[in-house]
Amino acid sequence: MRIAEMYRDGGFGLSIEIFPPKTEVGENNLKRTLQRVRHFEPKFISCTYGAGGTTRGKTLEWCRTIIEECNLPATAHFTCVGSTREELLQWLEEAAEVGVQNIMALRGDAPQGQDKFEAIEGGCAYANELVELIRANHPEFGIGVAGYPEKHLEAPSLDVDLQNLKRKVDAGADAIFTQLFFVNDSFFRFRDQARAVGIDRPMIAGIMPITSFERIKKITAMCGAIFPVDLAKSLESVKDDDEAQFEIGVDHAIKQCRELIEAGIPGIHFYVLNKSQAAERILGALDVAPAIPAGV
Ligand SMILES: NC(=O)C1=CN([C@@H]2O[C@H](COP(=O)(O)OP(=O)(O)OC[C@H]3O[C@@H](n4cnc5c(N)ncnc54)[C@H](O)[C@@H]3O)[C@@H](O)[C@H]2O)C=CC1
Ligand SMILES: Nc1nc(=O)c2c([nH]1)NC[C@@H]1CN(c3ccc(C(=O)N[C@@H](CCC(=O)O)C(=O)O)cc3)CN21
Repeated sequence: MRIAEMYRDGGFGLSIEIFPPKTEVGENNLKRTLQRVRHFEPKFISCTYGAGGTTRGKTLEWCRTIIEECNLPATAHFTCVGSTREELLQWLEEAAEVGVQNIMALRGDAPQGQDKFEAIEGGCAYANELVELIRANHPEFGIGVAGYPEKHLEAPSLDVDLQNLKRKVDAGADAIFTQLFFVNDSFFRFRDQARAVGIDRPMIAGIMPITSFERIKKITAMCGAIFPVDLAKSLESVKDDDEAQFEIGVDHAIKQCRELIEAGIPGIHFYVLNKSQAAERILGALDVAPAIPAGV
């Protein structure tokens, strides 16, 4: 199923994001995680491509696993980093052969060790160009793009960033998946501002459960997400207790998701980052996905 159809019925769509692990232990963990989360019957599972500026991983191989072993639609993340248009087109051919139906079209982070993203000669400089390239050559793909409720780190203002989001929508994006955020008001405000400038695609909330304070500090620094002071304080107060941090994170995510669902948003995209425990607890409290059968 393509992204455009997934959110058409006005219901609620759950989706899940993983990244390609770098070690065999990581791969085995991810396989186990996939065998669990597939029971949540998400609309799709997506796999990142060079997330956080790392070299690109085995995105399409994991998409194949999602399709064949989970029986679910796969969405491949795809960035402009380091590829010419010709190479991008070749990769899209491969994605189609694997059976990928949807692409998350991103510019990508600057490679590690480089502080700024730079387009290569013959490549794409911004995600809107990548969306155009996909639309012109592969009209059959569904396309998701990123939105930034708290502004993209490099954008001079939220207004400018919104205009750039509009370019991606005008180029043919089907839905917007937001950067992770911890403050729902950021999402609601952004959604309203987007609508006011004519952005009419479904806006899916990107949620990352906090499982450890140290890790989330690193990730929020990379994403620029606002961290509520109260939440930081309560995590800080249990900084030597991993279990307590996990509980606080799960609790916050449940409250956040409940409010979003009650507001009638079209979907939640979970950055589960290859672990299922937090997502299981959160979804178990929300009544938007089937439970994982005993014995899995
Ligand atoms: N799940 C994932 O893999 C996610 C990755 N990201 C990362 O976030 C970063 C940004 O990616 P995208 O949002 O796809 O990039 P983008 O190209 O939409 O935006 C990147 C920056 O350039 C500006 N910009 C965009 N189009 C422009 C244009 N035509 N002219 C001038 N300025 C323009 C934007 O305001 C923004 O500051 C990447 O680092 C991406 O990998 C973000 C969210 C999720
Ligand atoms: N700017 C940006 N880039 C992204 O890639 C990205 C976002 N934002 N926002 C949402 C998600 C979060 N993503 C993430 C976040 C962390 C890891 C991660 O921790 N990965 C590995 C390797 C990290 C490394 O090599 O340093 C890990 O084992 O921890 C992966 C994807 C991908 N997405």
